[in-house]
Amino acid sequence: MSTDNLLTVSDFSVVYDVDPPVEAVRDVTFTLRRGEILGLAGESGCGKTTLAYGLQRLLRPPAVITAGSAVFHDEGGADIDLNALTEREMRQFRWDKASMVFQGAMNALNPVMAVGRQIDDILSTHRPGMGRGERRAQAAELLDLVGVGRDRLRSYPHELSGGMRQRVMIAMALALTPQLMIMDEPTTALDVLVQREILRQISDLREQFGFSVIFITHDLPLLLEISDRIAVMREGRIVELDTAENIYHHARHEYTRRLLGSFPSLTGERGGFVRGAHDDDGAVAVAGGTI
Ligand SMILES: Nc1ncnc2c1ncn2[C@@H]1O[C@H](COP(=O)(O)OP(=O)(O)OP(=O)(O)O)[C@@H](O)[C@H]1O
Repeated sequence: MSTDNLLTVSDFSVVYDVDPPVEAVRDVTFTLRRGEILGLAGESGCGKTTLAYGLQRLLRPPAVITAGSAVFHDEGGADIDLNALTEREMRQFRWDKASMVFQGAMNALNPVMAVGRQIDDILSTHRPGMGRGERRAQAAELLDLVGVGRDRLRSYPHELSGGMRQRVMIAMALALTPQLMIMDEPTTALDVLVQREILRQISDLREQFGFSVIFITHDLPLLLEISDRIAVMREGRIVELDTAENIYHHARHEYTRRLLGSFPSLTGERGGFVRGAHDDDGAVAVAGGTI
């Protein structure tokens, strides 16, 4: 076991068993490091969501995992083969070790239950030894952490904005201090300012707790900004995986260059990809400003 790696994915393949079959994820191999933010980029339909759901074993028929493995290197030292877990073990694994925040997550909150209760539910289910007072304190702490504030413990989802609701989902995903958070377009439905604030928060929380993130979005400029490394997917395969800096400055794959070129904020007036310089704090300087 390597202490530096959190997840090893090998030759992972998923097929939608329809007619004709769709090979949505093909022979995907990568390692996720402990504490890193790995961006998963690629056009709509390239298989990002299928891969994320496949790793969490959340796929339903007609999706079939046809090959490959995903091994989670637990901080306790054990290697957990995700394909070998029973449904029950997998359910426990999901909140406890690896949680997920997806695009519509904020709409998955129970409309008739105060948000504090919803956090409490996760804690009472997964941490049966925790007393009521301790759970309440923890829920308050979590709402503070994600910038919603403990005074919202008794609020119902409809009393909160979309951004606030999505932060509540992030608080829930954090509740059991997982080692991995998989985020699938977690801020796409939100306006740009709220999106930025939440991303900064995720980044801060990552610093604080040291969890790894697989961050999925088709928004490559955003990934360049927040990711340590970026995997570029195309037609079910990872065609390039490198540091955000190398993806931006020295993309090797023609498809990555084309993808970079398709974002106006990353291109010059003639539409070609303009290579920027890195400034001191590691932000990528591009034509038209720093992103
Ligand atoms: N239930 C399904 N049945 C058949 N094919 C499916 C099903 N769900 C997804 N697919 C196909 O699998 C491929 C991968 O889809 P997936 O949603 O994983 O891509 P994505 O990169 O996450 O796209 P997006 O960014 O639009 O969510 C696509 O070709 C899609 O049409």
